[in-house]
Amino acid sequence: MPSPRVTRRCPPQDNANAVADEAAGEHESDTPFVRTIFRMMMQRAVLMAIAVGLIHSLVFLGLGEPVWQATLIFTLACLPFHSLLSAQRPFGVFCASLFGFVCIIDAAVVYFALHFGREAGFHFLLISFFPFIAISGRIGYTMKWLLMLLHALLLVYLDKQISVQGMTTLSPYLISVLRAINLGVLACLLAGLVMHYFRIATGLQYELEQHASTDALTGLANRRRIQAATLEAASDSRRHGYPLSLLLFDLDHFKRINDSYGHASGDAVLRHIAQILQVELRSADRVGRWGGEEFLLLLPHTDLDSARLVAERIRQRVLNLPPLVGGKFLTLSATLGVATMLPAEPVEETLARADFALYEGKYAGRNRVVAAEATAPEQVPRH
Ligand SMILES: Nc1nc2c(ncn2[C@@H]2O[C@H](COP(=O)(O)OP(=O)(O)OP(=O)(O)O)[C@@H](O)[C@H]2O)c(=O)[nH]1
Repeated sequence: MPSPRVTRRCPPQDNANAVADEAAGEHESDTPFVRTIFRMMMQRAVLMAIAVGLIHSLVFLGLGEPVWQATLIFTLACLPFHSLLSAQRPFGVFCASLFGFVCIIDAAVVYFALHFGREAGFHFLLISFFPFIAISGRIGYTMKWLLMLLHALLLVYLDKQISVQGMTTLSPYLISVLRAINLGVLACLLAGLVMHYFRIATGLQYELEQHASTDALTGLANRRRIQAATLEAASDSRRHGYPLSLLLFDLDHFKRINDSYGHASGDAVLRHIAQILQVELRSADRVGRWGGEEFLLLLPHTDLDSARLVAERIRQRVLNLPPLVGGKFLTLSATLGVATMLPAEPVEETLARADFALYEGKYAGRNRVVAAEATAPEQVPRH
């Protein structure tokens, strides 16, 4: 039986602290979040390498350059890495594949740079490695700088040491066309990588936020989210001048269900209740798990009389829709406290009044709806 919880509401700062704690870990460069992004980016890099390989192969074919076959071989060699660099692969497989992929790309760049000469600008494609090295989570800063230095040295070496014309018979004009293509490809690669990075990062952030604000058992909003929704609904109600009612729902004698049928059956009962609550509410209403066997419902545009009717309908549904537990139908009942926000009343006080009404319902024998008085309840000591 719930005690009158006017005195035991969680202060809103609790949530702020929890968010701050979660965020603290994200300053590290090696988090599961960073690793997932890196793996997804590597898969995109493989697709980009294949696309660039195909473009070059077609260009070489068009120019009558026999290296189009070698280009196609490099491109085909990249294909297996799309699967090998997936997020599901073990770390060892991922690292070995990453090494193999980088070697193939480096070898391809060096081969084409030597073949077509410095003016064709193939060595500039090495620049696309730098963002990947920078966003990798697993390798430390020293290793990152080392890898970037190695690629920078390779880039400078190719730019300074290889012959201007290379071994190709293409005219200087066609070589300048190749250079323009390579610079264009490099610009598109870098822009594509940045866009993809932000798309992945925002998608993952959204998933994390959803995860952090959903009750894992029932799939409803968790206490944190319904608390935030309550504040939002209260401010909307005040701004637009419509009534807002709060319903606190508490299953009766839930402990007995756990004790008699086990915790798993108790969980099934809670999921059953969550379904009933979702079905009973309109699309503008919100429901969340307030804790244990207690749920908070927000009813905008609903005055006290209408809210009482909704609560009564829910109470009867719970009574008339017994869940099947352990091979038999289990009759449940619930007590609901209802309160409508008063003009200029902080919503926390409305909640406290609904809580007190719920307490009165429990005290009066359960399985009933109690509408709150329009005055703040006295602070009643906990039992
Ligand atoms: N199965 C299950 N049980 C839970 C969960 N959360 C809380 N409980 C249990 O819910 C029970 C709540 O017990 P009480 O607060 O005494 O409430 P009650 O038995 O419903 O009694 P009244 O509310 O007074 O009718 C406790 O036994 C908790 O362990 C959960 O997620 N799953």
